[in-house]
Amino acid sequence: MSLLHVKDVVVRFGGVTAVNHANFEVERGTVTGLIGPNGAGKTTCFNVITGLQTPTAGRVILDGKDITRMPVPRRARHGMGRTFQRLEAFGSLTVEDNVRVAIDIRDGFRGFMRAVDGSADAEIDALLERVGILDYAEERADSVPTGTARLLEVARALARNPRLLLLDEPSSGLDEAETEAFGGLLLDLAAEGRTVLMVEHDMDLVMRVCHEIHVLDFGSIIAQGTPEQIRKDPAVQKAYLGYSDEDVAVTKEVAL
Ligand SMILES: Nc1ncnc2c1ncn2[C@@H]1O[C@H](COP(=O)(O)OP(=O)(O)OP(=O)(O)O)[C@@H](O)[C@H]1O
Repeated sequence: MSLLHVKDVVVRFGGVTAVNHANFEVERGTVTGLIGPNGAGKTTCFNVITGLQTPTAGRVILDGKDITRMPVPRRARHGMGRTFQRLEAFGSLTVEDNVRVAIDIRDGFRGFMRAVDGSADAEIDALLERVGILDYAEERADSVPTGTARLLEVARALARNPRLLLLDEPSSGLDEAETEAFGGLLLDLAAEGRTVLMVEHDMDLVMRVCHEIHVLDFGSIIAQGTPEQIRKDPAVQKAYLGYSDEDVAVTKEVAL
């Protein structure tokens, strides 16, 4: 059984259908991509999965349980973590204190005591090291580069020890070397049994790390499969490029 099942979800905003009977599953221990052109409905799908948006129709199933109406905090307690396209870190806190807050929230009163006696420090350092931003630990979050702030969001999400991690455009702002390292981190997370669902525009990263990809266009899933299958899919090529390899072949034939 898959960890997450988005079942026939529809989201309408007045006359706009942002998600149109979307159906897809996310397998455990994988990195799964949710891609599509701008305005395809990716973030709206994330909002439905995490509970920020109530669907007009359809259901969300997590680990066999219908969570469609479950409030956001309960979803987090059920192991769902998320980062946002727009940066959400507390700008006036240091990078390490941002992670400390996430740990405090996770641990409740015990977390408060750990903050007081300093015993959370090793965990904070380990999380920052894991995402590659330990050097920025003492900087204010609003003074670090965008890519670093994005990695900070990943560290905060990981602090809650999620089994399903939803990442909305996590690589934007990262340079080539950082993106490479980030891809390695995603694969490590999957190898340790976590499940990652990622909205991402960097197709090189998506093709390199995703085990499976779902493609949205105008709110509908138009293709699903491995990176190789998606790369060759005529519907995907048309959605992104306006034409497919098949069209090019036909055009060449006509020209000949
Ligand atoms: N709160 C809202 N009210 C009205 N329309 C909305 C709302 N949120 C999203 N939309 C519309 O729904 C459609 C899907 O938007 P969404 O942000 O989910 O797409 P996306 O695939 O995440 O786009 P992008 O890649 O540009 O972030 C768009 O036409 C958008 O304008």
